[in-house]
Amino acid sequence: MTTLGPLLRHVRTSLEQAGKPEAALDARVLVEHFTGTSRTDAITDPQRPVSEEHAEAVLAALARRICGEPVHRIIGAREFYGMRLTLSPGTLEPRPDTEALVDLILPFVRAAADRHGTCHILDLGTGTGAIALALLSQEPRAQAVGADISDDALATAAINADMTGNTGRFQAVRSHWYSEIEGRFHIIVSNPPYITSKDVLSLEREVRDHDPLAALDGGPDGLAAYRVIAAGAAQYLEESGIAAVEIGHDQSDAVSGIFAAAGFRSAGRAQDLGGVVRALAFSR
Ligand SMILES: C[S@@+](CC[C@H](N)C(=O)[O-])C[C@H]1O[C@@H](n2cnc3c(N)ncnc32)[C@H](O)[C@@H]1O
Repeated sequence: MTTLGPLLRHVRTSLEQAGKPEAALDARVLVEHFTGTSRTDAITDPQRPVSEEHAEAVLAALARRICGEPVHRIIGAREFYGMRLTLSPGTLEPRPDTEALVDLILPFVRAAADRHGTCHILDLGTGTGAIALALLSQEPRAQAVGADISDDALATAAINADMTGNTGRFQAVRSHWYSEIEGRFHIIVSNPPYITSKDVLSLEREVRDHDPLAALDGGPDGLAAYRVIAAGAAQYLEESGIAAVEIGHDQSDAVSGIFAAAGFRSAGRAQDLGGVVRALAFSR
Protein backbone atom coordinates (compact mmCIF):
# COMPACT_ATOMS: atom_id res chain seq x y z
CA MET A 1 0.00 0.00 0.00
CA THR A 2 1.26 3.50 -0.81
CA THR A 3 1.89 5.86 2.08
CA LEU A 4 2.27 9.62 2.13
CA GLY A 5 5.98 10.06 2.92
CA PRO A 6 7.34 7.63 0.30
CA LEU A 7 4.90 8.98 -2.32
CA LEU A 8 6.13 12.53 -1.68
CA ARG A 9 9.76 11.38 -1.92
CA HIS A 10 9.06 9.55 -5.18
CA VAL A 11 7.46 12.62 -6.76
CA ARG A 12 10.26 14.92 -5.57
CA THR A 13 13.03 12.60 -6.79
CA SER A 14 11.32 12.13 -10.17
CA LEU A 15 11.04 15.90 -10.62
CA GLU A 16 14.69 16.41 -9.60
CA GLN A 17 15.76 13.78 -12.12
CA ALA A 18 13.67 15.56 -14.76
CA GLY A 19 15.63 18.77 -13.98
CA LYS A 20 12.74 20.75 -12.46
CA PRO A 21 14.26 23.58 -10.40
CA GLU A 22 11.43 23.74 -7.84
CA ALA A 23 11.14 19.95 -7.44
CA ALA A 24 10.53 19.90 -3.66
CA LEU A 25 7.89 22.64 -3.72
CA ASP A 26 6.16 21.25 -6.82
CA ALA A 27 6.06 17.77 -5.25
CA ARG A 28 4.46 19.15 -2.11
CA VAL A 29 1.82 21.15 -4.03
CA LEU A 30 0.87 18.18 -6.24
CA VAL A 31 0.78 15.56 -3.48
CA GLU A 32 -1.16 17.78 -1.07
CA HIS A 33 -3.69 18.70 -3.75
CA PHE A 34 -4.37 15.23 -5.13
CA THR A 35 -4.34 13.41 -1.75
CA GLY A 36 -6.22 16.10 0.17
CA THR A 37 -3.47 16.25 2.81
CA SER A 38 -1.53 19.12 4.35
CA ARG A 39 2.14 19.85 4.92
CA THR A 40 1.64 18.97 8.59
CA ASP A 41 0.25 15.53 7.61
CA ALA A 42 3.42 14.77 5.63
CA ILE A 43 5.62 15.74 8.58
CA THR A 44 3.64 14.21 11.46
CA ASP A 45 2.11 11.19 9.73
CA PRO A 46 4.35 10.04 6.82
CA GLN A 47 2.99 6.48 7.13
CA ARG A 48 -0.56 7.70 6.46
CA PRO A 49 -2.10 5.41 3.80
CA VAL A 50 -2.90 6.94 0.39
CA SER A 51 -5.75 5.34 -1.57
CA GLU A 52 -5.00 3.80 -4.95
CA GLU A 53 -7.21 6.40 -6.62
CA HIS A 54 -5.33 9.30 -5.01
CA ALA A 55 -1.93 7.74 -5.75
CA GLU A 56 -2.89 7.34 -9.43
CA ALA A 57 -4.02 10.97 -9.58
CA VAL A 58 -0.66 12.07 -8.14
CA LEU A 59 1.28 9.97 -10.67
CA ALA A 60 -0.80 11.36 -13.56
CA ALA A 61 -0.07 14.89 -12.31
CA LEU A 62 3.64 14.01 -12.01
CA ALA A 63 3.68 12.92 -15.65
CA ARG A 64 2.08 16.22 -16.73
CA ARG A 65 4.60 18.21 -14.69
CA ILE A 66 7.53 16.29 -16.21
CA CYS A 67 6.11 17.13 -19.66
CA GLY A 68 6.36 20.83 -18.78
CA GLU A 69 2.90 21.81 -17.56
CA PRO A 70 3.18 24.37 -14.73
CA VAL A 71 2.18 23.02 -11.34
CA HIS A 72 -0.65 25.51 -10.78
CA ARG A 73 -2.14 24.72 -14.21
CA ILE A 74 -2.22 21.06 -13.19
CA ILE A 75 -4.05 21.72 -9.94
CA GLY A 76 -6.17 24.44 -11.64
CA ALA A 77 -5.65 27.00 -8.89
CA ARG A 78 -3.16 29.49 -7.52
CA GLU A 79 -2.80 31.57 -4.38
CA PHE A 80 -2.91 35.36 -4.82
CA TYR A 81 -3.02 37.92 -2.02
CA GLY A 82 -4.15 35.25 0.45
CA MET A 83 -6.96 34.00 -1.82
CA ARG A 84 -7.15 30.71 -3.69
CA LEU A 85 -8.10 31.50 -7.30
CA THR A 86 -9.35 29.04 -9.91
CA LEU A 87 -7.46 29.04 -13.24
CA SER A 88 -8.81 28.13 -16.68
CA PRO A 89 -7.32 28.03 -20.20
CA GLY A 90 -8.32 31.68 -20.82
CA THR A 91 -6.70 33.09 -17.69
CA LEU A 92 -3.17 34.13 -16.92
CA GLU A 93 -1.76 32.57 -13.77
CA PRO A 94 -1.71 35.53 -11.38
CA ARG A 95 1.89 36.28 -10.41
CA PRO A 96 3.36 37.39 -7.07
CA ASP A 97 4.71 40.54 -8.86
CA THR A 98 1.12 41.71 -9.30
CA GLU A 99 0.67 41.86 -5.53
CA ALA A 100 2.89 44.99 -5.65
CA LEU A 101 0.21 46.67 -7.80
CA VAL A 102 -2.48 45.72 -5.25
CA ASP A 103 -0.30 47.11 -2.42
CA LEU A 104 0.19 50.35 -4.37
CA ILE A 105 -3.48 50.96 -5.12
CA LEU A 106 -5.05 49.73 -1.86
CA PRO A 107 -4.45 52.97 0.15
CA PHE A 108 -6.21 54.92 -2.65
CA VAL A 109 -9.13 52.46 -2.53
CA ARG A 110 -9.45 52.89 1.24
CA ALA A 111 -9.17 56.69 0.98
CA ALA A 112 -11.93 56.79 -1.65
CA ALA A 113 -14.14 54.55 0.52
CA ASP A 114 -13.54 56.87 3.50
CA ARG A 115 -14.46 59.93 1.42
CA HIS A 116 -17.42 58.55 -0.53
CA GLY A 117 -18.63 55.60 1.57
CA THR A 118 -17.77 53.33 -1.38
CA CYS A 119 -15.08 52.94 -4.01
CA HIS A 120 -15.89 52.05 -7.61
CA ILE A 121 -13.06 50.08 -9.21
CA LEU A 122 -12.59 49.18 -12.87
CA ASP A 123 -10.11 46.32 -13.46
CA LEU A 124 -9.24 46.26 -17.17
CA GLY A 125 -8.07 42.81 -18.34
CA THR A 126 -9.28 41.15 -15.15
CA GLY A 127 -8.30 37.53 -16.04
CA THR A 128 -9.01 35.45 -12.90
CA GLY A 129 -10.26 38.65 -11.25
CA ALA A 130 -7.10 38.61 -9.12
CA ILE A 131 -6.57 42.35 -8.69
CA ALA A 132 -10.22 43.37 -8.30
CA LEU A 133 -10.98 40.52 -5.89
CA ALA A 134 -7.88 41.23 -3.78
CA LEU A 135 -9.00 44.85 -3.45
CA LEU A 136 -12.60 43.85 -2.65
CA SER A 137 -11.37 41.37 -0.05
CA GLN A 138 -9.36 44.12 1.64
CA GLU A 139 -11.99 46.90 1.44
CA PRO A 140 -15.56 45.75 2.15
CA ARG A 141 -17.06 49.09 1.03
CA ALA A 142 -15.62 48.76 -2.48
CA GLN A 143 -17.26 47.33 -5.60
CA ALA A 144 -15.62 46.38 -8.87
CA VAL A 145 -16.21 45.86 -12.56
CA GLY A 146 -13.81 43.32 -14.06
CA ALA A 147 -13.53 43.70 -17.85
CA ASP A 148 -11.93 41.24 -20.25
CA ILE A 149 -12.22 40.18 -23.89
CA SER A 150 -12.07 36.51 -22.94
CA ASP A 151 -15.42 34.87 -22.11
CA ASP A 152 -13.54 32.02 -20.47
CA ALA A 153 -11.63 34.45 -18.22
CA LEU A 154 -14.85 36.26 -17.29
CA ALA A 155 -16.57 32.99 -16.35
CA THR A 156 -13.57 32.07 -14.19
CA ALA A 157 -13.47 35.52 -12.59
CA ALA A 158 -17.16 35.11 -11.68
CA ILE A 159 -16.42 31.72 -10.07
CA ASN A 160 -13.55 33.30 -8.14
CA ALA A 161 -15.78 36.17 -7.00
CA ASP A 162 -18.17 33.53 -5.65
CA MET A 163 -15.43 31.50 -3.98
CA THR A 164 -13.92 34.56 -2.28
CA GLY A 165 -17.32 35.79 -1.04
CA ASN A 166 -17.41 38.82 -3.36
CA THR A 167 -20.24 37.85 -5.74
CA GLY A 168 -22.51 40.81 -4.97
CA ARG A 169 -19.71 43.36 -5.36
CA PHE A 170 -18.05 42.09 -8.53
CA GLN A 171 -19.45 42.41 -12.04
CA ALA A 172 -17.75 40.64 -14.96
CA VAL A 173 -18.16 42.55 -18.25
CA ARG A 174 -17.09 41.47 -21.72
CA SER A 175 -15.38 44.54 -23.13
CA HIS A 176 -12.55 45.46 -25.47
CA TRP A 177 -10.84 47.72 -22.91
CA TYR A 178 -13.41 50.53 -22.37
CA SER A 179 -15.74 49.68 -25.27
CA GLU A 180 -18.65 48.37 -23.12
CA ILE A 181 -17.86 50.27 -19.93
CA GLU A 182 -20.34 52.77 -18.55
CA GLY A 183 -20.01 55.35 -15.77
CA ARG A 184 -17.06 56.72 -13.86
CA PHE A 185 -14.76 55.06 -11.35
CA HIS A 186 -12.62 56.14 -8.41
CA ILE A 187 -9.94 53.65 -9.44
CA ILE A 188 -8.92 52.21 -12.81
CA VAL A 189 -6.41 49.41 -12.44
CA SER A 190 -4.87 47.12 -15.02
CA ASN A 191 -2.20 44.51 -15.52
CA PRO A 192 -2.42 44.51 -19.32
CA PRO A 193 -0.45 42.37 -21.78
CA TYR A 194 2.94 44.12 -22.00
CA ILE A 195 5.43 41.74 -23.64
CA THR A 196 6.52 42.72 -27.14
CA SER A 197 5.16 40.42 -29.85
CA LYS A 198 8.74 39.45 -30.72
CA ASP A 199 9.64 38.58 -27.11
CA VAL A 200 6.53 36.43 -26.67
CA LEU A 201 8.13 33.97 -29.07
CA SER A 202 11.25 33.67 -26.90
CA LEU A 203 9.42 33.18 -23.58
CA GLU A 204 10.07 29.98 -21.66
CA ARG A 205 7.89 27.22 -23.06
CA GLU A 206 6.14 26.76 -19.72
CA VAL A 207 4.81 30.33 -20.00
CA ARG A 208 4.28 30.47 -23.77
CA ASP A 209 2.46 27.16 -23.99
CA HIS A 210 0.19 27.58 -20.97
CA ASP A 211 -0.64 31.26 -20.46
CA PRO A 212 -3.06 32.58 -23.13
CA LEU A 213 -1.45 34.73 -25.85
CA ALA A 214 -4.06 37.48 -25.34
CA ALA A 215 -2.76 37.87 -21.78
CA LEU A 216 0.85 38.29 -22.86
CA ASP A 217 1.18 40.03 -26.24
CA GLY A 218 1.39 43.81 -25.86
CA GLY A 219 1.94 44.52 -29.56
CA PRO A 220 5.11 45.48 -31.46
CA ASP A 221 6.56 47.63 -28.64
CA GLY A 222 4.63 46.07 -25.72
CA LEU A 223 2.86 49.38 -25.03
CA ALA A 224 -0.33 49.11 -27.10
CA ALA A 225 -2.67 48.54 -24.13
CA TYR A 226 -1.19 51.40 -22.08
CA ARG A 227 -1.96 53.85 -24.90
CA VAL A 228 -5.63 52.80 -24.93
CA ILE A 229 -5.93 52.73 -21.13
CA ALA A 230 -4.28 56.16 -20.69
CA ALA A 231 -6.27 57.75 -23.53
CA GLY A 232 -9.60 56.66 -22.02
CA ALA A 233 -8.77 57.15 -18.35
CA ALA A 234 -9.95 60.77 -18.04
CA GLN A 235 -13.37 59.89 -19.50
CA TYR A 236 -13.93 56.97 -17.09
CA LEU A 237 -12.31 58.34 -13.91
CA GLU A 238 -13.93 60.54 -11.30
CA GLU A 239 -12.19 63.93 -11.04
CA SER A 240 -9.99 62.81 -8.10
CA GLY A 241 -9.61 59.27 -9.44
CA ILE A 242 -6.43 57.22 -9.71
CA ALA A 243 -5.24 55.01 -12.57
CA ALA A 244 -2.64 52.34 -11.79
CA VAL A 245 -0.93 49.80 -14.01
CA GLU A 246 1.58 46.97 -13.75
CA ILE A 247 4.51 47.39 -16.15
CA GLY A 248 7.36 45.33 -17.56
CA HIS A 249 10.81 45.75 -15.96
CA ASP A 250 12.01 48.36 -18.51
CA GLN A 251 8.76 50.22 -19.24
CA SER A 252 8.64 52.81 -16.43
CA ASP A 253 9.74 55.82 -18.52
CA ALA A 254 7.71 54.86 -21.58
CA VAL A 255 4.47 54.25 -19.65
CA SER A 256 4.95 57.41 -17.55
CA GLY A 257 5.35 59.32 -20.83
CA ILE A 258 2.14 57.83 -22.25
CA PHE A 259 0.13 58.87 -19.16
CA ALA A 260 1.79 62.32 -19.07
CA ALA A 261 0.74 62.88 -22.68
CA ALA A 262 -2.84 62.00 -21.64
CA GLY A 263 -2.75 64.67 -18.89
CA PHE A 264 -1.76 62.55 -15.88
CA ARG A 265 1.02 62.97 -13.31
CA SER A 266 2.68 60.42 -11.05
CA ALA A 267 0.81 59.50 -7.86
CA GLY A 268 3.12 56.69 -6.78
CA ARG A 269 5.16 53.67 -7.80
CA ALA A 270 5.96 50.24 -6.43
CA GLN A 271 8.98 47.98 -6.83
CA ASP A 272 9.27 44.23 -6.96
CA LEU A 273 11.49 42.30 -4.52
CA GLY A 274 14.48 42.97 -6.81
CA GLY A 275 14.00 46.75 -6.53
CA VAL A 276 12.68 47.16 -10.09
CA VAL A 277 9.72 49.53 -10.60
CA ARG A 278 6.80 47.29 -11.61
CA ALA A 279 3.68 49.36 -10.87
CA LEU A 280 2.80 53.01 -11.49
CA ALA A 281 -0.11 55.13 -10.23
CA PHE A 282 -1.34 58.36 -11.82
CA SER A 283 -3.72 61.19 -10.99
CA ARG A 284 -4.88 64.22 -12.98
C1 LIG B 1 -1.54 40.05 -18.17
S1 LIG B 1 -3.20 39.42 -18.10
C2 LIG B 1 -3.71 40.00 -16.49
C3 LIG B 1 -4.76 39.16 -15.84
C4 LIG B 1 -5.06 39.55 -14.39
N1 LIG B 1 -5.51 40.92 -14.30
C5 LIG B 1 -3.83 39.37 -13.52
O1 LIG B 1 -3.19 40.37 -13.16
O2 LIG B 1 -3.48 38.22 -13.19
C6 LIG B 1 -4.03 40.53 -19.23
C7 LIG B 1 -5.52 40.32 -19.40
O3 LIG B 1 -5.99 41.27 -20.36
C8 LIG B 1 -6.97 40.66 -21.16
N2 LIG B 1 -7.06 41.42 -22.42
C9 LIG B 1 -6.24 41.35 -23.49
N3 LIG B 1 -6.65 42.19 -24.45
C10 LIG B 1 -7.77 42.81 -23.97
C11 LIG B 1 -8.66 43.77 -24.51
N4 LIG B 1 -8.49 44.28 -25.74
N5 LIG B 1 -9.69 44.18 -23.74
C12 LIG B 1 -9.88 43.67 -22.49
N6 LIG B 1 -9.07 42.75 -21.93
C13 LIG B 1 -8.03 42.31 -22.67
C14 LIG B 1 -6.49 39.23 -21.32
O4 LIG B 1 -7.54 38.36 -21.71
C15 LIG B 1 -5.93 38.95 -19.92
O5 LIG B 1 -6.93 38.41 -19.08
